[in-house]
Amino acid sequence: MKVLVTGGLGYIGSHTATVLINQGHELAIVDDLSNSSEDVLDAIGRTTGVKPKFWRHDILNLEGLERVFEAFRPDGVIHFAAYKSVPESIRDPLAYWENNVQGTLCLLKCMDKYHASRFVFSSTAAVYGIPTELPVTELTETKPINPYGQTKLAAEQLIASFIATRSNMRGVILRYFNPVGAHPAGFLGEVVKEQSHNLVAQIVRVLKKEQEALSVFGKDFPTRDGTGVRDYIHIMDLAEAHVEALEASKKTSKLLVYNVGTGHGYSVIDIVTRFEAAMGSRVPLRFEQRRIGDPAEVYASGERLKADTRWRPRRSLSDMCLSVLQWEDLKESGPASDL
Ligand SMILES: NC(=O)c1ccc[n+]([C@@H]2O[C@H](COP(=O)([O-])OP(=O)(O)OC[C@H]3O[C@@H](n4cnc5c(N)ncnc54)[C@H](O)[C@@H]3O)[C@@H](O)[C@H]2O)c1
Ligand SMILES: O=c1ccn([C@@H]2O[C@H](COP(=O)(O)OP(=O)(O)O[C@H]3O[C@H](CO)[C@H](O)[C@H](O)[C@H]3O)[C@@H](O)[C@H]2O)c(=O)[nH]1
Repeated sequence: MKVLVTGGLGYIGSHTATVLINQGHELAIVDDLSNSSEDVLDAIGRTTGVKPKFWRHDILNLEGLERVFEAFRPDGVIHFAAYKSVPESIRDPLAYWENNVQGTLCLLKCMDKYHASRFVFSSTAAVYGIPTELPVTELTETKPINPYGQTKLAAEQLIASFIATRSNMRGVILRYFNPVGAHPAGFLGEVVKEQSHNLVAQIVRVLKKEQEALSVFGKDFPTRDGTGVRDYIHIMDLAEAHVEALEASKKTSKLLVYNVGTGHGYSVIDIVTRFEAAMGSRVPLRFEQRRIGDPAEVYASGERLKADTRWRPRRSLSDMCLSVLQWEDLKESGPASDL
């Protein structure tokens, strides 16, 4: 398939690009480099032996995007390009509505005009807000509690409303839980920016001695050890889910929605312990107040995706931690496993 990947130089897009290339798809990437760099294109090339076509381009610029469609004529689109920070979305909601919803609108217009018929969309567990049930299924009520989650849900609704009116279109919405890890070849991983506040980014900072201790937000949640529980999924498992989703879209109904998680919940302490074991050193902790809006526990039911496709999460939490340490040069890489 000819696949256009928006945001393909970002964290999840770049890993997915390697899987698509390895499975024989022809790829083109559109990315405005607002949260990535062209080095990632070289890294994809080094990892796969194929450097995909690339347009540096803002998807909000409809005319420019049309030129990309005109030149590449994709059969399918995987849409990663978006802003993804919850705190930033609270500070600047309009930027999030514009990029995440208007960006999706521009893309759908181009798909319509150029007859691209398969669509995979990056959504998020944030659409569930504080989940009303566990595990979270695709039928769990969607009630986002911040602008980031709201824009992602609105984009889902936009896609659903468009696809319902186009007989040839098939779409898949993937709601990711917490992606972690890096590509085993060693050239790709998450670039931890100053503004990255997620758990693994903070643990990395402590291990690099850029920060003295890890702030643990909350120790009195109603969970096994009192700390927040999440469903962490290896980035390569997540990347593979996209390729399976593209396949699934060929044979089934118009719009599919899948959670992508492992179905297991791990607490902050579980994650810290796993990093300590992999690294052989301690992560000092500082317990603090809960973050506003942080749910106690979120983990997915991934049963729907497993039932409809051959996809299975294959990597363990230890694989996730080791691959992060190798990517961050905190640990020597071993022989590339089947990751
Ligand atoms: N990382 C997570 O924890 C997570 C969890 C759930 C869902 N998601 C979703 O997955 C997708 C990818 O996330 P990621 O972690 O790879 O983020 P990322 O920031 O690493 O990648 C996004 C890429 O899109 C590009 N981009 C942003 N706006 C653009 C625009 N207007 N035009 C062209 N390019 C643009 C950025 O430069 C970046 O390379 C996002 O849609 C995000 O909402 C991420
Ligand atoms: O320094 C930190 C950072 C996080 N945590 C805790 O670690 C867990 C995971 O927090 P993250 O910030 O890594 O991830 P979230 O689950 O809060 O959010 C992630 O998943 C959401 C969907 O559920 C959205 O997609 C969001 O963009 C993405 O960052 C939470 O219990 C949080 O309280 C800490 O204790 N200390």
